[in-house]
Amino acid sequence: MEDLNKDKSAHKNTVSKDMVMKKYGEAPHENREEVQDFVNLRMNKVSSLKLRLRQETHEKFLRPSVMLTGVDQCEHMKFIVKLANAKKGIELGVFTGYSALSFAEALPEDGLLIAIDVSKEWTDIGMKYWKEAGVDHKIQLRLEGGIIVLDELLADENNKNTFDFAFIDADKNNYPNYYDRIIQLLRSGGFLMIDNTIWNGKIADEEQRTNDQETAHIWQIVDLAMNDERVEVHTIYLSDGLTIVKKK
Ligand SMILES: C[S@@+](CC[C@H](N)C(=O)[O-])C[C@H]1O[C@@H](n2cnc3c(N)ncnc32)[C@H](O)[C@@H]1O
Repeated sequence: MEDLNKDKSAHKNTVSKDMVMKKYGEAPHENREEVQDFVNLRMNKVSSLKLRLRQETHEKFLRPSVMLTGVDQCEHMKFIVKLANAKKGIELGVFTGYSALSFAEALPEDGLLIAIDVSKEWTDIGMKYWKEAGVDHKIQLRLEGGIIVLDELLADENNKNTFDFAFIDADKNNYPNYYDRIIQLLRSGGFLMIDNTIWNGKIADEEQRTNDQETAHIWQIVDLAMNDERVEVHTIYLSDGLTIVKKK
């Protein structure tokens, strides 16, 4: 592991990392997959319809799809959206609609999720399940690039400072371009969830942050948030990493 104090590009702490980072007495976790299944299915309430959506997605891609957001992560985000009594959100990156369905479950009957993706083929799968779950009226699907839709929303002053939450899980190279646009759309107290901020561990590798484009762009959005006085930031090592940014 690299020296964390060497990196000048983002917020950092100068105390000894050995003292603060180690978690003592942790048991080895050889049966991690089994435990993950137990947590997902016995310690979260996930409908069989949502599991069918995952199953169909896995079958279509002929293997467990890495694009699908994790079961426990979606339940976590859904829980936060509920805790916040959120009514209006934006999702960038819908794929086959699993996370959008989770958000829609958390929204009230008159809630709205603007769900943005470029693939009709993939979102058609999601649409089928949104309808079956009876939440399709809460989801407005926009089949366009993320920047186009965000700029369109921003062009109407009435949209600024009004959204309760947003979730970014689309093209990684555009992550930094999405950041300020979303912050402008969020209300004070609203929050942005950024997916994949651990990026399979590459985020902690200086060489990857420098030379791998997607890692560099993911790091850039985290860095933007870490140095932004308008927000508070928190990252959790859940699934592939989730950074949550709350607008003050
Ligand atoms: C990781 S998947 C999203 C997974 C989804 N959140 C879920 O829970 O299953 C990323 C999605 O981003 C979409 N995407 C890629 N480039 C995009 C862009 N420029 N604008 C909007 N969506 C884009 C892809 O079509 C893909 O469906």
